[in-house]
Amino acid sequence: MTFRSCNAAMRYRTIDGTCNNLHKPRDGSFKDTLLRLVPNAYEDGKSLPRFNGFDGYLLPSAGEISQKVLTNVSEPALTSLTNLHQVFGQFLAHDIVLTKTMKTSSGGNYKCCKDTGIDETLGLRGEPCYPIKWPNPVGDHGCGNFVRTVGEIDCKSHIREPINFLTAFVDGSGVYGSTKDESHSLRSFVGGKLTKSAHDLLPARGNPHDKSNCILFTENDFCFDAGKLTISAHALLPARSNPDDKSNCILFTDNDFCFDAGDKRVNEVSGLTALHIVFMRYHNLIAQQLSTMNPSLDDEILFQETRRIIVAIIQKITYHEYLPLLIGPAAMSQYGLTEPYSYNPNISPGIFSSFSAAAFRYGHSSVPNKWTNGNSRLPLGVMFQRPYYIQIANGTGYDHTMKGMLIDSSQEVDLEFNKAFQVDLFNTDAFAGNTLAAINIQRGRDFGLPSYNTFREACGLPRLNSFDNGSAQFNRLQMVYSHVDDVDLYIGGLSEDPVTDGIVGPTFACIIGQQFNNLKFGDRFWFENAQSSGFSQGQMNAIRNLTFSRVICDTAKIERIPTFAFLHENNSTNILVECSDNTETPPSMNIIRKLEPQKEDETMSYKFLRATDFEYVKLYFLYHQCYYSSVDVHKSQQNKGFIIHFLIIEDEATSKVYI
Ligand code: HEM
Ligand SMILES: [Ca+2]
Repeated sequence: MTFRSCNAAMRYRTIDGTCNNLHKPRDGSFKDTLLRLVPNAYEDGKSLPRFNGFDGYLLPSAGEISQKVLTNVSEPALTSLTNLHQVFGQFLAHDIVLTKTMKTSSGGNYKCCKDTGIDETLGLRGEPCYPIKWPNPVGDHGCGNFVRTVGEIDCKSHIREPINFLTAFVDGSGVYGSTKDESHSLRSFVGGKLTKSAHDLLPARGNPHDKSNCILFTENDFCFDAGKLTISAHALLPARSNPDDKSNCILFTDNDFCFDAGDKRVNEVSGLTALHIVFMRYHNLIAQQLSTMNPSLDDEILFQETRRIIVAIIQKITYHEYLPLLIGPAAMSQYGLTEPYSYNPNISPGIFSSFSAAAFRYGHSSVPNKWTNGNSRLPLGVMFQRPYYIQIANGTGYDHTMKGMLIDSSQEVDLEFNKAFQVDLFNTDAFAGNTLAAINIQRGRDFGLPSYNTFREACGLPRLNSFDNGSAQFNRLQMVYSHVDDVDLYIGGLSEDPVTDGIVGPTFACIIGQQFNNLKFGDRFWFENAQSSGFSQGQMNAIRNLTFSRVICDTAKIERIPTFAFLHENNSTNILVECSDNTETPPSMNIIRKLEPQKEDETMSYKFLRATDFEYVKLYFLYHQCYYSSVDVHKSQQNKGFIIHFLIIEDEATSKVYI
């Protein structure tokens, strides 16, 4: 076997995030494990979900908490943040974290509630099933299907950690994918652009297998479709390569189709889909300008240079526009997010399990129940997972969705959820006889998250010793919890009053603040790292000056927009600006003008191997100095639905193996 080392001089970040950290090349990459901010609270300290409360009684079921403590709203309130703020949060979440649930040995879905009823203790017996009990049955038998997350078991400590199926870095995974195959399936391989439908041509047929009256010459050409979604002004994302794949996507008519993007949750809600389209279109716009300016550049260089600019723009919007409104200026400064960038190779850029299963799910409480789309206000339960609402009227559904997100408001982060999440979607495939909030609580226990008070303490906040010590919302929790130390992080976090000029409470602000600190200072390719990003000071300033509003103006048919798109307009600090009123057209020219792309010697100077092979398994155990029969362990873990995977990179010079 020959493996090659990471190339320190690499000009572009790898698509799967490996080799960002040269000493720990797997850190933050596709299939890295989640990290702990505080040690786990698994029932056995290793892998079984948190199950028993402080006083030895069972914790209240997630279903009971949802039914007794949470309320639902059907009519959204007006707040200062536009709905775009929470949707960008979802887009960002889908850039940095995706965990998956376990599958049966034949790759099917577990049906945990079966015919007879509920057995909550399955999870405690190490089974993939960990169903949710509903005291006032809403679905059949008062049981909600819930399957545990795919985890990696450390062979020495035997501790289980969930696996992240995206790169943790803020690097546009939702636009470009987190593997080479995904990324290739999204590219046009012409002029550095993404997606065939984004050309100045007609879109591809929704069903790529339909070759009627059309003959293809190469693997790259495709049959046009007309009369449905028309030309580039309405360029949308490509259809899934397998038209029969309807996961997380519901079709209405013969003409609509499920979109594909770097993150497969793209069809979850039309606002999210629209943001995928924004960045796909902006990519193509910049690639076009870059190619006009540098006609000799080939597709690969045009693609990588453009990707680098788009990632920089996403990082800028995240840290300069989105995060300050989420965690407030004090937490921005407390967690170092306003500090000038300098790379710290000792920071692990992975995602915290408390961030994935609790803190960043704050967004579920801020999703409104009704969404403006043209002249209609669509209930979330109706438009959920339906790309139809983007595709209608020749793709102008996209423009209406974008405008709607500027009209509607993000909802407050509290114990109140929209009616769709609490009621309407209860028996859909996605919710499987649960509310989304109940799933989140159960997921926290599945991840072995310690209780809310442990996180308060870790964040330097006083523990709450009684239900009367916290907010009015916290007081309500005694309806279900028998001890204050039992409170789940998700519920405790939501019950807090928001920080000044932010929308989450101090505990979520702490977890989110530390997470985004790691994602900035642990990212060698951060856009302000002049050494690795290759941007000049002028380009960096141009990126810092670019607003999300400008990006939206350039990618949607929209006339007027607030200067800062995450806030409703006002007459002083956030005036409405005309999209046509820009000093330069298009303004991204500032960013690319000074770019002098060079040819990359070797973009893929590393090797990724998946260990289905005995050799790699042996190597893994050798590296970790584990002495038991590796192959048996590998097989038995697989039977339980776990996946052990390996990224093996051997430094040629030192023969050191990184896993
Ligand atoms: C219509 C809007 C949304 C829907 C339907 C939705 C639905 C879901 C579902 C079904 C899950 C998986 C739950 C599980 O099995 O554990 C999930 C996970 C998650 N959601 Fe949402 N969500 C929405 C909006 C948001 C927003 C606005 C945010 C953040 C601002 C967000 C952040 C997350 C995070 C961080 C996860 C965990 C991801 C992972 O680690 O795998 N979601 N969401
Ligand atoms: Ca990423």
